[in-house]
Amino acid sequence: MTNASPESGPAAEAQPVLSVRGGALRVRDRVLWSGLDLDVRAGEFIAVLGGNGTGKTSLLRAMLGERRLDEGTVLVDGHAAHRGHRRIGYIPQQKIAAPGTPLRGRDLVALGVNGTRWGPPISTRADRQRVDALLEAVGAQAFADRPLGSLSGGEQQRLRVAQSLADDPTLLLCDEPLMSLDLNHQRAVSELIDARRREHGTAVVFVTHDINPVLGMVDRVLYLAQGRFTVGRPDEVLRDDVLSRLYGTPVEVFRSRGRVIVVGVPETEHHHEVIA
Ligand SMILES: Nc1ncnc2c1ncn2[C@@H]1O[C@H](COP(=O)(O)OP(=O)(O)OP(=O)(O)O)[C@@H](O)[C@H]1O
Repeated sequence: MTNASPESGPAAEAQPVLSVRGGALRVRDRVLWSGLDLDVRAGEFIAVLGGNGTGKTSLLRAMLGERRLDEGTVLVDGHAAHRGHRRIGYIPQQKIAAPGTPLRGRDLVALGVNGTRWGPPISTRADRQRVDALLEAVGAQAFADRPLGSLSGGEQQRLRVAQSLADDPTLLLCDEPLMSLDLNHQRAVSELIDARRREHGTAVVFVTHDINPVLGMVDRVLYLAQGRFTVGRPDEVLRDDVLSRLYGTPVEVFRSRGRVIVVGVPETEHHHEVIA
């Protein structure tokens, strides 16, 4: 484990929005990661990278208070992570609504806006305007009044992004939010998330298999592999020597036309960001 980026400077003085100390998670007898220290400050954009099963979603679930760490603590806004935190926006890993789901896209976003996630929403004119603004931001007006179950995976994903931003989150947890999106919408959604953190200081933790669509936005990378991790700026982490040490085998990192390509990741890691 390494921490390539020492936390210093003025931003380091403010209380982090999210703080993990000594975090460890095990599944059966396998250590997903241990000794994890991570502070995420207002407006920071952290990408979480790693192969299938390295514990990325489990880490988000710990931040949501849905899963207990085996060791260590997770604080959100200075308090122990707990379920139902109003100021956490969450984009879950792709979940396609069942074909018969009658809820409309607009209703899904409205649930985020008026905060009544349970029970019938009472919508005001301001709420409706906010829903319209969010639908416009993700380019979803054209299908907002259709039942969710009739929408494509990418259309549903854009609505989930809109919903996650609705409640003015201080922390946005994104689990592969670009999955199923074509390139135009990958760009639109990642720019929307980036704008959110720049304009409102929302801290972003963004799980992804492919760093490239967000490479220019990311402040730091948390890279999970082989029960270990490394944290640092993309140029500090996405390097031959750092990733070879992390994987315990020679790994090469190439840069081509602004994209990063990682080659040599062990088969067992099932990586997708590798374009070889
Ligand atoms: N509730 C659970 N019970 C048992 N095993 C679990 C549970 N949740 C997760 N796991 C296991 O923990 C490991 C980490 O899962 P997790 O979903 O966090 O990985 P991930 O890095 O998000 O993977 P992917 O990239 O495939 O989404 C996996 O091997 C998974 O099967």
